Amino acid sequence: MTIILASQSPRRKELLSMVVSEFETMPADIDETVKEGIAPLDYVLEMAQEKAACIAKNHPDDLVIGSDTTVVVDGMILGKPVDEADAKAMLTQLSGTTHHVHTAVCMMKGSDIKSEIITTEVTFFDLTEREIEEYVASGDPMDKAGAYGIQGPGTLFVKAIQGDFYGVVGFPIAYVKRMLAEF
Ligand SMILES: Cc1cn([C@H]2C[C@H](O)[C@@H](COP(=O)(O)OP(=O)(O)OP(=O)(O)O)O2)c(=O)[nH]c1=O
Repeated sequence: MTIILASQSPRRKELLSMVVSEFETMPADIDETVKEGIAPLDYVLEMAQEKAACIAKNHPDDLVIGSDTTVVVDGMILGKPVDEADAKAMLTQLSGTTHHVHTAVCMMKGSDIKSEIITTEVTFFDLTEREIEEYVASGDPMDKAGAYGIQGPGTLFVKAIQGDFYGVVGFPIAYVKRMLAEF
């Protein structure tokens, strides 16, 4: 049996290598469009399951791991920004708020499926327009849900965090290790 990480994210790959010495990575190309009216937890779980299922269908004897990270503020789902204006709008919306970062992890081996959602609460300082503009100009927000990365300069926006740091980064590795042990 091979462990396959259904992801193109270098961060998820690096984090998984903390607990698994040998695994393969395969990008899962799925449609991440947010369906009208879908609840954030249903959305993040569905995305993680679809990523795992997309690879698992051709690898029924392997253990496939899919995951998805979504930022939720005032009930609104923030995915990855589509452009700089979108990134600015997201950071303006997150400024001075407490929001939630949900990361769903789905493990699939044949018909065996195990999923978990890890939620972390993050509070931002009030951000100035200049701070937002400089950060967006750095390019760091573009491949990240909610337009920030807590593991990089985006950490300077964070006043408080309650929950799992790596859940915010996109792969809650301590939980993943325990899920793997159960499989
Ligand atoms: C909030 C936050 C998100 N992120 C990242 C984690 C995820 O990679 C990304 C959200 O997009 P995802 O769709 O969860 O993942 P992805 O497209 O990067 O990778 P995959 O191939 O596995 O689908 O945002 C951070 O790196 N730091 C943060 O602080």
